[in-house]
Amino acid sequence: MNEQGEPLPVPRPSSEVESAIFDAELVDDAASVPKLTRWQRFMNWWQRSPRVPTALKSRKAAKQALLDLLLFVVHLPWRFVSAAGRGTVAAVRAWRRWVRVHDYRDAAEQSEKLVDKFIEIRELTLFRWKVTGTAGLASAAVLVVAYVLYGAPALWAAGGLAAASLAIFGRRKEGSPGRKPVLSGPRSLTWTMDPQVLVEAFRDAKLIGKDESLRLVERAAHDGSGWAVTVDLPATRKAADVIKHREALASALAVDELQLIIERVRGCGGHAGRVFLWVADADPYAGPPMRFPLLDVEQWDAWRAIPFGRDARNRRVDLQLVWTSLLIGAIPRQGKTFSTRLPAAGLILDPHARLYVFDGKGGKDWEAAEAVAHRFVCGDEIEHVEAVRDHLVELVAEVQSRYARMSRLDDDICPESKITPAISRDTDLDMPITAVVIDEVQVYLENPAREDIGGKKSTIGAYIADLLTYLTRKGPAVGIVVILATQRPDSNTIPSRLRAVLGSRFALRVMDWRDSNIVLGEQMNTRGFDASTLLPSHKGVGILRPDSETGADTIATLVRTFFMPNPEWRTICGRGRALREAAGTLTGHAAGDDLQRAVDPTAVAKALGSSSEVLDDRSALPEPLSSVVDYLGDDIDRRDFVPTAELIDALDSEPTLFGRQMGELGCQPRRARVASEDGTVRQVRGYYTADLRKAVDEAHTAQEKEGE
Ligand SMILES: Nc1ncnc2c1ncn2[C@@H]1O[C@H](COP(=O)(O)OP(=O)(O)OP(=O)(O)O)[C@@H](O)[C@H]1O
Repeated sequence: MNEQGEPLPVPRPSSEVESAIFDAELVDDAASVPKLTRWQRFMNWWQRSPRVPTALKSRKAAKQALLDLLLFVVHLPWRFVSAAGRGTVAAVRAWRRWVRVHDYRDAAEQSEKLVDKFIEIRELTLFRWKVTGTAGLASAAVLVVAYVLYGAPALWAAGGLAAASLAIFGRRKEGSPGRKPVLSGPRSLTWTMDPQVLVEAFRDAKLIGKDESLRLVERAAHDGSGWAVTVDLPATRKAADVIKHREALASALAVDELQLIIERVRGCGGHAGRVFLWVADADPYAGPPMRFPLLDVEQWDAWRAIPFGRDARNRRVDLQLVWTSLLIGAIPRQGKTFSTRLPAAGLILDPHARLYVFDGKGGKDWEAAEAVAHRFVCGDEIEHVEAVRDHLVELVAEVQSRYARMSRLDDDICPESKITPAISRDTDLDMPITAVVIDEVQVYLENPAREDIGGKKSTIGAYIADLLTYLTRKGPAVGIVVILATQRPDSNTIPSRLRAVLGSRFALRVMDWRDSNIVLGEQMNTRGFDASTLLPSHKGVGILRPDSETGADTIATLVRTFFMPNPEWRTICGRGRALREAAGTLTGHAAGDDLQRAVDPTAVAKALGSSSEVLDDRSALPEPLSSVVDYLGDDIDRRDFVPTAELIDALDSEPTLFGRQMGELGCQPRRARVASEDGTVRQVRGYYTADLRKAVDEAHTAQEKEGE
């Protein structure tokens, strides 16, 4: 209800999370595509047809052609003389080979029959000399007769004819030594008219072999603000490899790689070798910033995917937050704070959502959120870091309490010991969707102040990392959403145990591919997603890797985020406060109540995993052991054996590298018999947990020795 007591307008349903299924994409609100007039269609054809000479396509090209012609005419005498010279040399060489019966002589030499054939060769040589002499005499006679009949012009004409013939003989040929380097001319977009050009581009990019070809599923057609085509690769070639080598294909097609979108066509209309290509007419990420759609709605539902941006094809990309968590990484001034505020805005517009907002930067960017946040900290002083720690401790206790309370709920209300929309909105149950939004999280994670946690020495930063890891791992099932933004996405700042559990990732421009992989996940650069290749001018453009748990079936998408400057952000926060006041859900800091709930610190320390000795001080463990230990949690004591495939999958690691690094830490994979789900027993490679525990002990002993 709004202030006038009228019901609030129900927001329009957003598009479903968009999939990469070309045939099944659902775009409900993409900007309408203008219909092309007959003239525009003709001009499109004219511009792209390989049959229309380039010089007739634009004034600039015509001018260039005229200039080229002028240069050609100026250079012609010299080119003619040098070509005739080359022709003379080539003609003399050819005549010499012929008169000496070179090929016959070589063949006889190779078959070691030169002596037998000597007489034959000699006779042939003599004959050819005679032919040469006769031809020479005949030519001289013809010249004399022509001179007698027509005078000097006849000699000039004969000389000219001979020179022209020699020049043609001596002209440079494609592929011959001394081939002239020429610009290849405009390749871009001619493939829309001539599919052979597309095939050649695939060959040039080494995506198909020399003798292979493509099968056009659909002819190139103008789609939105670009050209689209769907092709089938030759058998055994994979669409995933084309995505991986997007840059090479973009180069072969002479377009910027940001303009080339490649997707696998999946589902029933697709297969592993079917590729959808879309080439934007112009830079798809240029143009004026895009308005955030939630500015036009009064209220939002935190359970629904939140509008985040648009992809190159102008399709809206939404972000599902419940059940997942989000890591945003970028170098400064690329739009990190702006993009973090977008999911936060969706949650602010849900009066039932609770927000913990911590800003390590301490500027004005998050100030407005103070009006709605249940807990709010802004700054990087030690008291701010301690406040963040205390609020996170409170939230860890809250997660434990939610699990306990949920286990006591009826099956009708809570069928799966997981939060449901109804539970999250029931004020009596007090389990709202709760988001922890931390901007510049590295400020808190890197704080070196020493701290005694459950009898163990650690730093406050490492403790915050543990708290966040717990919240990210255990929180989603009870409605906790963690959103972290950092300008230092290196492995020292965001410990891998925390990164491993952050489901969704968004990387704006970063310094190099390593940082990109740290945000997006290992090996993502080799799969064609590298945020260091983004342009500095493309503010707010990044690679979104959605959580596979939320049903997204793309690996990653290049997204241009919506733009929400400070005044509009303030409007959203003001609207969120009004909604909470109306619903009676304004709590904590926003309601003037900063009183911390009493929390049992030992219960929290226990929750963080101190019950398992091996988990103590795991931040000090080297990688990938630290991530393995973190992934296994208490299972390291409960299980005997963990298959390598399971670890590789869970930690998103590269198998060879993982095996080598584990080997260096003293953990060699061994074979064991494991029962699979269907009851069959298989022999698989993996690690005995006893070996893992031993490696942990050894790592700790080594560190203690180093400390001494
Ligand atoms: N989606 C967008 N579209 C257009 N411009 C944007 C977008 N997002 C951000 N910008 C521009 O980029 C600038 C930097 O954004 P922002 O403050 O979010 O960067 P940041 O990465 O948080 O920087 P810092 O690390 O210094 O805090 C903003 O001032 C804004 O003008």
